Amino acid sequence: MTEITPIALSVTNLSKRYGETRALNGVSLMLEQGEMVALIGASGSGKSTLIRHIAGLEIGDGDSGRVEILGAVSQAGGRMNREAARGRVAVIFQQFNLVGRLSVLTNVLIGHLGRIPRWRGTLGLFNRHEKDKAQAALARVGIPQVAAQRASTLSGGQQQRAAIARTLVQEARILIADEPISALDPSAARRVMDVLAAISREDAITVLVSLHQVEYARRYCRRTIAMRDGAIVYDGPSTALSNDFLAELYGAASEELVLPDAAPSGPADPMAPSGVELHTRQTALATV
Ligand SMILES: Nc1ncnc2c1ncn2[C@@H]1O[C@H](COP(=O)(O)OP(=O)(O)OP(=O)(O)O)[C@@H](O)[C@H]1O
Repeated sequence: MTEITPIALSVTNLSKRYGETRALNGVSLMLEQGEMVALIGASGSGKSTLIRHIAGLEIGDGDSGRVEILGAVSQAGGRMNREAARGRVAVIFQQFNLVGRLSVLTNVLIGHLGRIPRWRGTLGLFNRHEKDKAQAALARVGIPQVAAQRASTLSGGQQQRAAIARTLVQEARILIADEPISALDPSAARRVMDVLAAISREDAITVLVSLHQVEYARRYCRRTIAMRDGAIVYDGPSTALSNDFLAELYGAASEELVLPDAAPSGPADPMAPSGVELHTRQTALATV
């Protein structure tokens, strides 16, 4: 008997225009619970726009377009239902995920907001259980030792991991990471991707991660969705993403993608901690 995996996210025929720009053009996709999927595409292809729509931050055009989060309609026909995404979808951006002047632990505790009475959150009154949970989440992402530090003192990779810890506390079921490793050096990038892969695998959290570095997509995600000019032009196994294939798919725009040095010799192993050195578009940024 075939096992049916529940659908975490469903996007149907979503379109968005900004003036003359078609940022999204009839986008449809489905993600299963616990899947980790890469979203690739040249600059301006629509990745961030799609992510903002899934997160319930923007609404699609006109009477077409539908987004469902764990079976609840988040938007349809140009109307938004913010409750569908609230608490269930978390987004991690490339930067600015944390409040720099607050401790790392407090930043992670913020994940409880929405679950506890507003007055308690406003006053920063978290109980022992909530603090233990936040500390455990920091341990889970490999940085328990930084709990008391100001968030502004963390390295870029530690900041990303703290942001992931906050989504664990939030108990989000869908985690969308918008270029979480673009600004990181290869070893920090691998650690962030390892953490994303672990929570996807162990907690059945659905992870959609936008990347420019195709090698990471192949390494960590069985499935890749590729966008071009606001449309999905490929949705399938990451192992098929050879340089030739991508060059054909993107034409001149393939220069925007950071292609691997060579085609893979075998199937990507999403569980493997990557040993390959990669070309990141931006090399290590100074830590904050
Ligand atoms: N708020 C906005 N107003 C006007 N145009 C926008 C807006 N947001 C996005 N666009 C345009 O929509 C297109 C898609 O942009 P988007 O940021 O989604 O691309 P992207 O694939 O995330 O690019 P990058 O990899 O550079 O982040 C681009 O042409 C962009 O200029």
